[in-house]
Amino acid sequence: MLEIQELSGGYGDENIVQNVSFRVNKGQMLGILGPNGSGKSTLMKLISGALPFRSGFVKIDGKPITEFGAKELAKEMAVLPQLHAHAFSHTVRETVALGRYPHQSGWFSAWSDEDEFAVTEAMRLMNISHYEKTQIDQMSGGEQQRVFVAQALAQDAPVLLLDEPTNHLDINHQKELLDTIRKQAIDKGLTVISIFHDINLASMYCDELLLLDKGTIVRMGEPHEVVREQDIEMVYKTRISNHPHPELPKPQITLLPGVKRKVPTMLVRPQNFIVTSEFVIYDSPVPLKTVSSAVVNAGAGWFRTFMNRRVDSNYECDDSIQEMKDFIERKGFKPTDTVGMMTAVKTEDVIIKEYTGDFSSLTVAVTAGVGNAVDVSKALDRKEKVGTINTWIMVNGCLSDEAFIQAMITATEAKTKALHQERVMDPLTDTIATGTSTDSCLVAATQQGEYLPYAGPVTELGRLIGIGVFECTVEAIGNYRMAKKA
Ligand SMILES: Nc1ncnc2c1ncn2[C@@H]1O[C@H](COP(=O)(O)OP(=O)(O)OP(=O)(O)O)[C@@H](O)[C@H]1O
Repeated sequence: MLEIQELSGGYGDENIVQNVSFRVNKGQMLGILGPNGSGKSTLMKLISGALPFRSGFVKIDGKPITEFGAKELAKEMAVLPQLHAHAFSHTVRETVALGRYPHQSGWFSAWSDEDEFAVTEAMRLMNISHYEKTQIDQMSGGEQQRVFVAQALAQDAPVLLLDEPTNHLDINHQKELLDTIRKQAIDKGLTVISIFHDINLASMYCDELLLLDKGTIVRMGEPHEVVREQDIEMVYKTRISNHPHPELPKPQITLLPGVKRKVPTMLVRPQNFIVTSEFVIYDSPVPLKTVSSAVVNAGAGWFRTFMNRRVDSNYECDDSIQEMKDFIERKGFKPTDTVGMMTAVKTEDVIIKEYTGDFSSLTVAVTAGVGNAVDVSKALDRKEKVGTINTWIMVNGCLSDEAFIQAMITATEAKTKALHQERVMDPLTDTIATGTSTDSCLVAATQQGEYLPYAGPVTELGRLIGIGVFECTVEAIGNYRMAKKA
């Protein structure tokens, strides 16, 4: 275990690092974050003993580092510095072998099997074995970086201090290196402290993070406690947005540019929708922020083209997503920029209406096939049948994430009310249906104009979504029933 208590120190008379205290247990990885010049490297130098500290202490397993001899300390602590001085050109193997010096009594005189194994293993872990005879000054920056990490690993010390280990590395090598270090920390019980410039990588790989500013700790804790918009924005003096990692409970950040791209001011209007016997299309001049349960590009994203395509009621396809993407492409649109839905009802029966409020307006578009109506409160086994209500709500405004979710809820409630009024029955249960088994909903917003934080019925936006989806669904059901009769 590494324990740092009230550590202060710097260069000359100036204290760069002030009163820093923390501890890192075996098998744990601590990431140090902070802007340029915040004292990260200085803190590392104080911990490693490269720079004498003015006050406080650093202890490894309870023993102050000042009580270790230089070689003894190197057996306990391996350091990857930020800049690597290599006055003489060595081969990769020779460079990695330098990491073994604390374990030897005389230079290369007592080269043991253990030394040989450590060097070979470190080269294997860093995937540089095939370069072993290459001169280090003939390698790229990223390849050299892996050699120096291998040198630190070959040292076989229980404490590993890394100053920007992913410097110069491409994304795959960043991942490989940090996977390896993390695995080493767990398997060998290493204590790892690493400086990061990439907040997202630090959040992904570290158990705890320490945010440094002007030589003092601003915040320390698990990634969710440190990667917070307010603290990061204050310390780094830049706008960011915080969002969840898609697979891990580790917060990630996105930089928000200072210079906004010029986008033409635009409004979604019903007259810009194109309705043919094949599809309903809205092709926007600018990407709209979208949340949907579509067939193609479901989920959240920014998209320009919105397609509700008519398919035959016997439509069956093993890979309907790919088939739909091919269709979108055949029609001259980009599958990467299109949200695509399917319906078996006549697309000409779509109801598209505009609803205007003080904030601006929204457009609702609904196709409603209710041959497959379902009362969702009765959990019965069902065969999948064609019949779908596709609901689009396109808002001229700037929606919060919360508003997107509330818009979906409001729209669903309004759709269910429409089915209730129209007495659409679930044929299996003979009760009033709440929807169909394959309904899709889409909420898209221009993200221009008024900021609309909420979209529940207590807001004007929510009320317009409610009335709009209700009216359009009622009319779309009417159209569907007329078409069935005809
Ligand atoms: N050898 C030195 N002599 C005098 N001052 C130094 C020395 N090294 C660093 N400093 C100063 O100490 C402060 C902290 O530097 P340090 O290198 O610790 O920051 P850092 O957080 O690691 O920055 P970066 O992200 O740019 O690597 C800076 O103001 C720097 O100018």
